Amino acid sequence: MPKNKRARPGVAASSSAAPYSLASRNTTPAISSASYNNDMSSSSSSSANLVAPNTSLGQHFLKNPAVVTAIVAKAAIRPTDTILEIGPGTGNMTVPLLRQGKNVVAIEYDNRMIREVLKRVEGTDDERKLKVVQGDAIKTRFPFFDVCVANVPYQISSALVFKLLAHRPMFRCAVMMFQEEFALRLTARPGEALYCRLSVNTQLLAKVDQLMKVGRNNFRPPPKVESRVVRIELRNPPPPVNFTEWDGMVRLIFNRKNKTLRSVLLTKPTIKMLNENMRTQRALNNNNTNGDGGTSGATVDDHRMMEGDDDGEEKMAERIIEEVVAMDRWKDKRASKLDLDDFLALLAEFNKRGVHFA
Ligand SMILES: C[S@@+](CC[C@H](N)C(=O)[O-])C[C@H]1O[C@@H](n2cnc3c(N)ncnc32)[C@H](O)[C@@H]1O
Repeated sequence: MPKNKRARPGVAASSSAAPYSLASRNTTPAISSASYNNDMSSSSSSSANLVAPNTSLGQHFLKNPAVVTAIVAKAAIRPTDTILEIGPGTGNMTVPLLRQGKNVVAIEYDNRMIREVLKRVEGTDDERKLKVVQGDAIKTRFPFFDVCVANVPYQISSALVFKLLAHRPMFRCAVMMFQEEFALRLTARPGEALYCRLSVNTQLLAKVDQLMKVGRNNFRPPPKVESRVVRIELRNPPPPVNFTEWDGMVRLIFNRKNKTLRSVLLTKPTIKMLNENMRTQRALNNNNTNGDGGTSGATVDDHRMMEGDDDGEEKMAERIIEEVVAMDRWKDKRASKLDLDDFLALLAEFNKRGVHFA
């Protein structure tokens, strides 16, 4: 954990301290694992890469200039762009980014890295174009940016993707390096082994393209796993769905993605929870009638009639859930095989009957 938060020219301190969570990790051009024995510092003029890497902070520096050039090219940066870089490290990617865009705001956790990246631009035309923010990228408020480019510490991949998906105003794209398995989860399709909650949530809110594979030996020190670079573009306009509720449903269903919807949703605790949500929604709707529209089966109105009778309410909630999961479209279906349209239709069907997941 960096302790030194003294302000320095070009450095803004932000909230820091970050125990990280989650580390998970097709036809894509590959940058091979050809062995590069020299760091970029030997071909550029910096001694930056000689700083001892702290692998607990995911410090695996890109040492192959061809990979850096390819990533920067894929970002298609315009001279007017403000670029957000997460984890600039010693600046191997920062320097080419500065040459392409109007300016770079870099968020870096480790003060040693901040010193190195600033040293690298000191006295050059790039110096005034670079602003470094010291802090944890997950806890730091992002500035306005057009394009995000990052070779991120893999421990924060998931949190970072969710943060970018929620970021407003919308940015043009994010070009990001991830652990291979994590990158593949982002684009996994129904029926594939890696298809998961992350796939569904990301694909709901963004278009993701696999750009290239990057072998372990392009880094110093080499990580244990292969990597991939992806491009993320937010869907604009965003889908008309309450994301909190969507994620509530998807999280529940993907908890046991190979079980049928019926067996996942008709457990006692789930019925209890959905029944509570129905009550809350009713209170919020100030007892307006007919939920979100009439249906022929059991409805929120029937549920309301059971008010005060806990067992009766739960039985009615169970009946409503039962009716939905017995419909042809979802009968015997499992999360692992459903696509975005199925999930959207499922949520709409529940909402229509007054069932909410948040
Ligand atoms: C994989 S290295 C990439 C360094 C450089 N971009 C490169 O490609 O050579 C990840 C960088 O992110 C920094 N880092 C780690 N956790 C961070 C966090 N939570 N917020 C911001 N930076 C972080 C590390 O100190 C390290 O410099």
